[in-house]
Amino acid sequence: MAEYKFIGGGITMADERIIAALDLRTLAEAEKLVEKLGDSIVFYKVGMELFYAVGPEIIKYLKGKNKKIFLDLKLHDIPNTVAEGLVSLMRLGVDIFNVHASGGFTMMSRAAQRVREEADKMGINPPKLIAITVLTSMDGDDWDGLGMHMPIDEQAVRLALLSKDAGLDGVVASPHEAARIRRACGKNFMIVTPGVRPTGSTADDQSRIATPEQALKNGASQIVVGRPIYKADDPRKAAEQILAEINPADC
Ligand SMILES: O=C(O)c1cc(=O)[nH]c(=O)n1[C@@H]1O[C@H](COP(=O)(O)O)[C@@H](O)[C@H]1O
Repeated sequence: MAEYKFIGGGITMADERIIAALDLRTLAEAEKLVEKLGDSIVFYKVGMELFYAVGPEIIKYLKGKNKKIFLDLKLHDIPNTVAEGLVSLMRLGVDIFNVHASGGFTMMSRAAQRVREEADKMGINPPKLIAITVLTSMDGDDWDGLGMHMPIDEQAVRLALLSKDAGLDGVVASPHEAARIRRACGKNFMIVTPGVRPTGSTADDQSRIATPEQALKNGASQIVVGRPIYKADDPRKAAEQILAEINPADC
């Protein structure tokens, strides 16, 4: 999946395994960051903060720049509402979108079926539909507060298997659970892991974290990185350090 471009004697790498989160509030800030990151980042995640403020304009902008897009709105509602909501989002032309696995099997299978039907009608490949397992910010205390009896890692695997059975393409999970999910769900299942922190970065509000290299070794197909890139003094340098970390032989 890694793609390499040689520019002016130096090496710039674009690697679809890194998804940079655009957790910003305005189009201008997002554009500035995307410009700064240039061709070091090809995949962006647009979440609630930016999409609720800016709407489809951000998707149009990223598509115009030939970037890939993970639209992270984490739908969680009754089956019909989620399925039809996803159909509306498909019209934007995103590459990945998501629902909460805790919405249940019926919701997820209806959503997956509806997305495939609509993609057929539109004559496109369906966007990848993935499900949140257990949020990476949750620690043991948060978990106990929900009254859940299964350990977090077992619950994450259970939700991943449920998502797979419902016909989804993959899950969002913590790097801590990626290895078990990979073993349970097989090599073609997408495992997107946020909660990724390069060595030396602060955890912020994340709990179940790992370095980019460790997350990929654990079986993640893609990693999501937000603050360690967009809050860095030099975001491009931060992105390139992560690229170097995950492509050691090439640097
Ligand atoms: O769905 C997500 O992307 C997501 C799921 C999850 O369990 N944990 C999680 O952090 N995320 C998102 O991943 C990004 C992580 O951002 P940073 O903690 O700044 O790297 C944020 O945009 C979160 O909304």
